[in-house]
Amino acid sequence: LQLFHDSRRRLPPGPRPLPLIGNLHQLDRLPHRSMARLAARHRAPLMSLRLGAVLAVVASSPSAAREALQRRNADIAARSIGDSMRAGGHCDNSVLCLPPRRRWRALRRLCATELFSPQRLAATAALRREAVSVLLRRVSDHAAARGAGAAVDVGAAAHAAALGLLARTMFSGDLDAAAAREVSAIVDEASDLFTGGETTSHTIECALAELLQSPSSMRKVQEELESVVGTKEQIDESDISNLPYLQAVVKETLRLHPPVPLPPYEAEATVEIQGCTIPKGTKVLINIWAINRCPEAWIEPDKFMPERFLGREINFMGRDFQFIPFGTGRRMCLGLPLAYRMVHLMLGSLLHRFSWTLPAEVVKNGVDMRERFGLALSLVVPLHAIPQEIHY
Ligand code: HEM
Repeated sequence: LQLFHDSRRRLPPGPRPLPLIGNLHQLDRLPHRSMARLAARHRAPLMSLRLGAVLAVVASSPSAAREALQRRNADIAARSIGDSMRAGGHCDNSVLCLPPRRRWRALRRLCATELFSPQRLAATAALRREAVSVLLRRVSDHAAARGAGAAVDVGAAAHAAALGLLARTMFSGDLDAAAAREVSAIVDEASDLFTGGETTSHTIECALAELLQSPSSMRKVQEELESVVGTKEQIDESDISNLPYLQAVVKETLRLHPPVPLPPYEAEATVEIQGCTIPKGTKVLINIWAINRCPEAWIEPDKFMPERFLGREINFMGRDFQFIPFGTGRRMCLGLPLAYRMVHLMLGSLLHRFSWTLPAEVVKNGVDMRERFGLALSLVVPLHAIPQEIHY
């Protein structure tokens, strides 16, 4: 009955759904990639899908995202949250889950002024510096203890450091072991604010993996670091603005591997987008992964080329709809000012202090650059790379 009802509405085009399961059989465990494939096959930048009984609409082009997130943002700014996430009871206090009303606005304002304002971030810069030096020491100890040629699990090392950076920024200090365990348990249950740690470590892992397969980019970024940072062991937040190539590497990594590839929204009213009807209650997915690789917007969209960002005014603020790794509109990433600092600090310092190589067996097969999402963000095959300390 539902499918019959759908056929009488002007829903966006899409693959034909089966009774009961809808289009679920056409999605694999990397749904952003399978949805991009389906959208291309059906020439549907705005595409309807049935996820079982749930109607979803996926926006996969810059223009569809612009219309949804700019023109219709007020009507689709609610989050589509699964029952599994609600079960923990954290949603009533989560900026990520709350509908766009008073409580959500109050919490966003509180975070923006008390945690992520330029003044607050400047006040906690020294604490983040300490957390980065802990990361560098750990990698250095690993290399010394295991001998030349011992590979580090880059994502795991970066994740531990990112949690340290977040804890220091938010609680002005490190977490003791018991508190860290408690926070981890809450994260697993609630996927709250601290997924900020995973998004950051995923970005570091993907950046290093891309650079290890692009020797000329690796050389350029390390030469830039040497000339700007010199003999200092790690980079400071004040160095970031003088490192345009490092910034381009981070942008290109986030273009190709956005850690939040499919932010879920829900239509709170029936709206028209690109001449199609999006009924109230529809799950609206913005396929950031597909948008950032749009062939009309980017030359050789699947290729890692940091140079494409040099001398261009494209930033993370979500004004250019072909590049929205932090989303855009009223639900845009709240942690952007902190994430920006964390990613550049950690990646820049790891590249400045160590030269990196891939283990022989990985060189032979190449790095699998597919991204896994879900409880743990990382590459499907986690990146292991061999660090060697650089002595200036
Ligand atoms: C590289 C790092 C990060 C990336 C690429 C990223 C990206 C995103 C994206 C795409 C969204 C959804 C935006 C939308 O729906 O339009 C989001 C939401 C959010 N992010 Fe981030 N994020 C990162 C790091 C962080 C960090 C470090 C924090 C906090 C410590 C954070 C806190 C949040 C919150 C609270 C939301 C929900 C906002 C809302 O629904 O109102 N993020 N992020």
